[in-house]
Amino acid sequence: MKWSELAVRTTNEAIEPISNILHEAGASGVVIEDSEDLTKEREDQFGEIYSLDPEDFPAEGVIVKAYLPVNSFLGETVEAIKLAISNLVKFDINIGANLVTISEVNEEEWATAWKKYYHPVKISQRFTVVPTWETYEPVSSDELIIELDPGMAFGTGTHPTTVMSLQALEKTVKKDQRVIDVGTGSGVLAIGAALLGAKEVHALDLDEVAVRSARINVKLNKAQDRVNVVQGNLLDTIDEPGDVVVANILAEIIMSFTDDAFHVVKPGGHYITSGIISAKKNDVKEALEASGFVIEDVMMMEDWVTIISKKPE
Ligand SMILES: C[S@@+](CC[C@H](N)C(=O)[O-])C[C@H]1O[C@@H](n2cnc3c(N)ncnc32)[C@H](O)[C@@H]1O
Repeated sequence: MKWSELAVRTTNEAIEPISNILHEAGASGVVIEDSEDLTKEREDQFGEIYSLDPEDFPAEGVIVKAYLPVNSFLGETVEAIKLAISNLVKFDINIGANLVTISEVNEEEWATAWKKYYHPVKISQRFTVVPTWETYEPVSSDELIIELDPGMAFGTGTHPTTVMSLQALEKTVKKDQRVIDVGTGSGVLAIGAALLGAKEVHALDLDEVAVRSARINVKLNKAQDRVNVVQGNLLDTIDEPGDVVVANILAEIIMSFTDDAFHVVKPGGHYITSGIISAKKNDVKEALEASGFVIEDVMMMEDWVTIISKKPE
């Protein structure tokens, strides 16, 4: 996975609200560089004076840095962050220069550092996502554990769009069903469906890096007898219908193939769509209904929406 460093030049009083905004946007760790730290006198417990490198600090004010995964949502996430920071002035918070810069972080540097931030996370009633390098003991007997090495593919399991997709799978997938996962990324949803009892899961992705990563994760979770990962565009490679189809892709892409999805979902089956920024909620609902789906549930988390719809019997 690639990471992007987002740096906001601001003031001391804005550190806390900006850190909150960055955390809520899914940042894995926030770093604060304060110019005053250079001039403060400080001693550690052994009486030595700390020496700080001026290169690491802004000439004036504060820089708040956060690390965000580079994925198809990055552009929207950054825009939402910028807007939320600008809105702080409405609460009389001085945001100073408010200069926002973005740079890609050297992958090797970050490769080991980001593992520090990625730990087992309880995602829903039953699912806990555990990174491969952690040992984890289930807390209850019906807990379902998805082991993941996200590598370079989208899907550490913790993005709101993934969390809601897993919750929606939990509500819809029944034992022995056939599930289709469009845009599988790390394979997290396909593995989740298999753990819920699906007997056949077809995981599809256009990106060969995602396909490789999903295959590794499927094996890691010993689900290779039930999950088949294929490289392909949307539903082009599917010729048999599924009881549940899940697609966590951007709203524009979802709206482009609602008719194909309707064709592929069995009568009485479910279609879970995620990756929808809240401003596009009604457009996606209308597109689903126009293709014949009936909306059953609309889930919301932060600025994201997941829709569960049903194909009538
Ligand atoms: C937001 S990620 C979702 C990953 C994972 N399913 C999850 O929920 O965390 C979207 C995935 O869709 C894939 N994708 C984008 N366009 C696609 C297309 N036309 N056909 C198949 N996959 C596509 C991307 O490569 C990416 O892995």
